[in-house]
Amino acid sequence: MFKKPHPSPAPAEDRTARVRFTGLSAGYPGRPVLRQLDAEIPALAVTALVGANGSGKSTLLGVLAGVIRPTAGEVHHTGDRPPAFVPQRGAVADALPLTVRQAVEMGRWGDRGPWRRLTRRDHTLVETTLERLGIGHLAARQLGELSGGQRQRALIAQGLTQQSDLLLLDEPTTGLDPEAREQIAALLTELVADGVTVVQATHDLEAARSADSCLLLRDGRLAGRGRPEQVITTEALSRLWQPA
Ligand SMILES: Nc1ncnc2c1ncn2[C@@H]1O[C@H](COP(=O)(O)OP(=O)(O)OP(=O)(O)O)[C@@H](O)[C@H]1O
Repeated sequence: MFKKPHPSPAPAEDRTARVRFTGLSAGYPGRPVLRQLDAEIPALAVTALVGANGSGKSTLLGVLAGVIRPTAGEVHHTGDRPPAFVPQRGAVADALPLTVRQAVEMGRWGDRGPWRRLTRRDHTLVETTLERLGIGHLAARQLGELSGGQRQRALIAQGLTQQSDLLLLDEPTTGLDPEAREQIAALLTELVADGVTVVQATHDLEAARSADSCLLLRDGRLAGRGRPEQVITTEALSRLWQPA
């Protein structure tokens, strides 16, 4: 199912930006988190957001997804579709009485409006996506009965059926075994080859090393940006994981 990774055509930094932000600050009431970030998300690449717990990775994803409003600065998107946001697996209640197919169908709701009545094309897209992610045989199972890796694929499938050119993933490989992590990494490379820009928040250094580009966050500030081999150094990592 997973194709071999395609070689990247150009360094991520040389590609057009899918999102550019300048002077970006954001947070929660009474809790500033992101402070004055200037960076860009290269189009048609996988970008990893790397940082310790609480450094602001999910908050930045929330801003990119448009669900958290910046308190200062600018965020400029070049795409014309709203981003697809796939939350952390733990944020999706295990007890939700949803089948895998129903969960993936929810990805079409944004396009179908308040009645959420899916068309024949929507159903075809849902089935194709379930097969693409190798979970077609699990379609009738309850989401809560799946393994971590299977549930993660169902959530990614829900993101993909939104048919956005920007896919935002919060910790897609956390808690998965090495084989499942590798499959997710291969899938992300495949999506980029299909025209999708991917951003993933991650603690998984292997995932970060296999990305095209990294943004390192430390206590809400940008601590590094560039190709993984340039920015994920032992020194940078020890600084990232030191308390600010
Ligand atoms: N809804 C919220 N209300 C108030 N504070 C929040 C909220 N969500 C997150 N925070 C705080 O914002 C800071 C940054 O959190 P965020 O989730 O962005 O970090 P993170 O880098 O994604 O962490 P992790 O790796 O643990 O997921 C943390 O101090 C967190 O406690």
